[in-house]
Formats: sequence, structure tokens, C-alpha cells
Amino acid sequence: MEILLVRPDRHGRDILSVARHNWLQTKRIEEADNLIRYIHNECYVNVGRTKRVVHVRTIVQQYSSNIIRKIMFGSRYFGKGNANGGPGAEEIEHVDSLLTILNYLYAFSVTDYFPWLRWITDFDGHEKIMRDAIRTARKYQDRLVDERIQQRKEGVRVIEDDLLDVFINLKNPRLTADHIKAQILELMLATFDNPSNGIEWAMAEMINQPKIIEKAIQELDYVVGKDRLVQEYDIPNLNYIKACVREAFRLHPVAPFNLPHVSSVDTTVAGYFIPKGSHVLLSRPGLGRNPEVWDDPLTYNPDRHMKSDNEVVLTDHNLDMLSFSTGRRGCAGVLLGSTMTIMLLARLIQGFNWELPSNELHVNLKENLQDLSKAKPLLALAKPRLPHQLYTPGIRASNDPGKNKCRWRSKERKKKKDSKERELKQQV
Ligand code: HEM
Repeated sequence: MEILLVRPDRHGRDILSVARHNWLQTKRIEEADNLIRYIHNECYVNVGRTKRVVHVRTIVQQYSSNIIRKIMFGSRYFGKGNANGGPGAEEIEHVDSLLTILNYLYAFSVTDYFPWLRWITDFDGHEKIMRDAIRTARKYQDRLVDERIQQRKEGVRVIEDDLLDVFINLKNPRLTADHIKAQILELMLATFDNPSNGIEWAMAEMINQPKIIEKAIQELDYVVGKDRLVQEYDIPNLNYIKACVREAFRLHPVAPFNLPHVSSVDTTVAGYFIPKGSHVLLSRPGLGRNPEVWDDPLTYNPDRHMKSDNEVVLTDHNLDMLSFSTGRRGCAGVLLGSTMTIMLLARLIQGFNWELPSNELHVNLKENLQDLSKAKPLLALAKPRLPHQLYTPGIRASNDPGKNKCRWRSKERKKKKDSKERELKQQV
């Protein structure tokens, strides 16, 4: 991370700058469009649209991994993909390997504390599992890095169109192929679990409390309406949607502890002396569910974040909850992480009515005690709630401000094309 995430406070450049974030917007939107198109296709049976049971976990995980693959490599798919917008076999294997790596990254391993045991045996078997999973993920990713480096060397590719191009072009510091591959794997992991885990939980909690869904829909209908899709420029006006995401991060963090840190000096925090060299682990539920800070901490209640007139944000630098953490080692992808997570929930809620499958009375909110994910993947009935044409790529409603941009661009393109044709005719 150190080399790649050259933040202003370190190496003076920032791979995840606001300018780059804006530059990558089209790719993110393509994935947000793909998300609802895919669910919509699932709901389309014979000639009509109907309610269909959706495996929410798969959908949110694929959305998160699609986004990072798209902004990193320019494509959602490693292979041929899937005509209906869903994952192909390669993407399923890739996501499975990321999940395994993340599980074991956070797992307690005896050899982390007694490293000499590694010379005797892979004590708890974690090392082999990790190596296998990393090999699988890299089997797909590394090939693309090698190919791209070659294309740029040969001059076959000169444009900068995705983050891989940016990495290869970095000059200070210049990255080797091995560095790029390692950094890409870390970014894949960093982007993947928080948005998907947070939104699966948010959906589960919201389906159990339909009033919360109603309120979220009201906000979306008021801010966006029903004849265009919610876009990233709507985010500042979607405080309730953001409160729903923030509440999911508070109550359902992605793992029991933050990534381990080591204290570099003797220090005292809240009256506790922490000697230099200590492993410091922050308990995420300990913070987010602390009854001294939060009223009724185990209840999912987005309104608790709506108290002031301020815009709701997902960060919490006071560490009353741990979403992106804070300080020098805090999350380097706050803007991308916030944008993709908010858009995920906003699109799901705007695009579909959600209910429980008929054989269930309420969503079972039991958590997996190891990683705090939902113990059982969320299954829910989705029914499209917007006009049919909005789910189809390329067709946008007449009052979508984005559409005028496209129209303006296509007019410009047509003008250029016409004048080129005129020139050609004159030459003939
Ligand atoms: C909702 C989404 C996300 C959440 C909630 C989140 C949260 C976090 C947290 C809690 C940490 C650990 C901070 C610490 O140890 O103190 C972290 C680290 C990090 N995150 Fe994120 N993250 C998200 C998305 C992303 C994305 C999209 C990226 C980049 C593409 C990213 C890149 C990183 C990096 C590079 C670090 C390590 C920073 C360092 O150690 O210097 N994260 N994130």
C-alpha cells in the first residue's frame, strides 16, 4: 500500500485523487447501470415483469468487484463474461478467492504471534489456504498487467484509460510489474468487502422495517423522481440514504477488529498506557455498539444520524464508530468507497420494491461471529418500480440532466462527422 497509495503527505501524488475519481465516473456509472439491468432481467419472465427472488449477497459482491475491475482494467470481465450482465465463471472464482483472502487476513493465526512456528509447520493451515487463494486471484489479474505493459512498450496502447495505465505510467516512484501486481491485489481487497457487507446488512434491516424503506423511497422520489435513475450528482441531497448506509456501518462492521497496528511510541489513550511496540486492535462493534455513546445501540435506526442540518457523511473521525477509521493510516479510498456504497443502496431502493420471500416472516439477523457478516445470505423478492426503458442501457429519460450532456456531445460528434464526410467528398 505504501508505494502505490502515494498520498500528498507521503510521496506527493495521489492515485485516488478527486480528479482521478471524476475521470473514472463513467466506468462507475456503467456498473451501477449494469446492476439494475441485471436484476431487472432476472425479474423479466416471458412477456412481463414480476417479483423474483434475488440473492442479494451475490449481487452486491459482484457490483463491488465489477467496479474495481472496471476502473482497474477497463472491463468487468476477465473472460467472455455473461450476456445478462451477471458474472462469468472467472469472476465467480475471482470473487471467491478475494473472500477467502479477506477471511484469513482478519483471522487469528498462531504464527502471527510465534513466527518461528512457521519453520516447523503451517501450524493452523492458514498459510496454504492464503497462498492458494492469492494464486487464484492473481491468475486472472497478473496476466492483464503483463499484457498491458507489453502493449505500452510496443506502442499498441498509448492512451490512459484506467488505473492500470496510470500505474504503468507513474514516474515518481516508477513501479515494477511485481509492485503493480501486488498493489492491484491490495486495492481489489480494499474495495470489495465494506460496500457489499454494509449494503447486504442495510437491505436486511430495512426489509425488516418497511417504514425505513418507505422513507428512503420518499427521499429518492423527491430528489430524483421516477423518470430517471439516481446519479452520483444526487448524492449530496440523499441524506437519508446516506444515514441508512452509515447506520449499517455502525451496527454491522465488516470484521470484529480493525487491521492490526503497532504503536511506534509509548502513549496513553483514555487513561490506558500503551507501550511502544504493542499490537493495537480496535474493536469495531465495541465502538459502534457502545451504549455509552449510542442510545439503543442494537437497533438499526438511520434517524439517529439525521439530527443536525449538516450533510450526512460516512466517515467518523471521532471514532464513535469505525467506518473508514482516521489519521495517517485511515482509509485511502474514502471518496470511492462512499460513492460506490451510497450508489449501490440508492439504485437498489430506487429501482425495485423489496419484500421477503413468502415463506419468511422476517429476515433472520443472526451474524457470523467470526467475521460479523450476515450468517445466512440475504434472499429477497425484487419487483421493478420504474418505467421499463430506464433499465435498458443507452436509453435515458428526457428530463435527465445527464441526457442533455450526451445529446450535446452527440451533436458535436455529428457536426465533426458531417464536416469530415464533406472533406472526404471534396477530396474524391
Ligand atoms: C465503504 C468502503 C470502505 C470502507 C468502509 C473502508 C474502510 C477502511 C478501514 C477501516 C481501513 C483501515 C484503517 C486503519 O487501519 O486505521 C481502511 C484502509 C484502507 N483502505 Fe479502505 N475502506 C473502504 C473502501 C476503500 C476503497 C474503495 C479503497 C481504494 C480503492 C480503499 C483503500 C484502502 C487502503 C489503501 C487502506 C490502507 C491505508 C493504509 O494503511 O495506509 N478502501 N479502509
